Amino acid sequence: MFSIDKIRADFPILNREIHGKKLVYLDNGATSQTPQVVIDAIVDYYSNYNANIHRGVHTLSQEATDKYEEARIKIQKHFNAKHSYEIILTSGTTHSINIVASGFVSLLKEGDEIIVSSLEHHSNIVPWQMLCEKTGAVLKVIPMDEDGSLRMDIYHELLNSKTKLVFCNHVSNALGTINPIEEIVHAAHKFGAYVLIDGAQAVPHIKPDVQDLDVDFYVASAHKMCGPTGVGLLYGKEELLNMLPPYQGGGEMIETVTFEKTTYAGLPHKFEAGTPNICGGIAFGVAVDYMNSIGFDAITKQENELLAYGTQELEKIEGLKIYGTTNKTSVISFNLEGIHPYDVGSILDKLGVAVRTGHHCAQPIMNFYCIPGTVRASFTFYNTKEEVDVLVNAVKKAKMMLS
Ligand SMILES: Cc1ncc(COP(=O)(O)O)c(CN[C@@H]2CONC2=O)c1O
Repeated sequence: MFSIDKIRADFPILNREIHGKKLVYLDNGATSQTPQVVIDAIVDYYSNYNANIHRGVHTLSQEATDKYEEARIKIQKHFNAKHSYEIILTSGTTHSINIVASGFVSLLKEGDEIIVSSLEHHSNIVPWQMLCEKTGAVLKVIPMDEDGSLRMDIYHELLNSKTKLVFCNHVSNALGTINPIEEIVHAAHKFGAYVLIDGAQAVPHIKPDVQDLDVDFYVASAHKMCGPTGVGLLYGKEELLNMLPPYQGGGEMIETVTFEKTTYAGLPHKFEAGTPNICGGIAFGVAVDYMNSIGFDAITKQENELLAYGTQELEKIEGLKIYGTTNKTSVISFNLEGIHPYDVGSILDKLGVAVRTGHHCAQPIMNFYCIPGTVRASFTFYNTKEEVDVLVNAVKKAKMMLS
């Protein structure tokens, strides 16, 4: 049974006051808050079994290794990967994307084509531009529409025999747009292209099934789904991860090292050089358990109610424009006519309301709308309608003060 009061009690930070006002945290798109059970897991690790993992001869190391690998299996099952070794634990989405991008440097040639969507976060644009610079591959872009959806008709036109890679986010961080991943993957596979999906903004809201999506790579960060910062995942189909060269050299990722030749470890360790974020990985597994204990159906219901109510109430404010009105998650990106988003965000902060303003590392979207940025309110399952009311009243106050 979904009890908002019980859920909010799980998050100590929600009791914070900001400038003497009760915190209304609506920047969940940037990072979600951390439930007590995840905080406790972090304290438990450093209090009771902190040790370096793999190959340890002593009990603490074995305990830490067991917990870390248990977390990997939890994450595997959550994303329905076929094998646990298809889950590479990284420092987050950006790191995961760069592992794949660097891996393709030796696999692409002059004239190959890469398709990227215009809704991407910079972390799913820049690594591919760097890849094109190194290989002579050509970047093609799927344009967007006024409602924040992708021009899928043009996507299908862009695909051809030279297309090798397609990159798209599952959900846009700036607008909340939910992209048609099945269609994107199916069409790309017809031309033999591999698809990487950036799930950073999807994982707080849905439970992606990587086998059902038939996606080749799927990346996300733990801090988007009630986990700690500094840890995330790269899912890859076994045969593709085996095809890619290691990303970093060092300990853990080797079988044998001689000055004549070094052989590399198999999956997942080939891509996990050095001491990983052991505690972060374990806490990521606890966050996965927590999100599943709430249940994604209940999460979706709560968030859709907040989205509908917030949209309804904000649209009543004259001069307020909402960007991205297509099928989306609980994100409302908006501006007040004639007022810079940064100024609105600053006033909201003074009133205890935490939102994000600016280009959201999605400058191509802002360029499409010819705006410097937006005010982004991103809701999640622990937010309430009362908090939406506080947001709306704060926006009205900001408009009055700044007009
Ligand atoms: C769609 C998307 N991809 C990649 C990233 C990068 O994730 P890491 O920083 O964990 O590597 C983000 C971060 N989201 C930004 C961060 O702040 N606000 C946002 O919308 C994102 O939203």
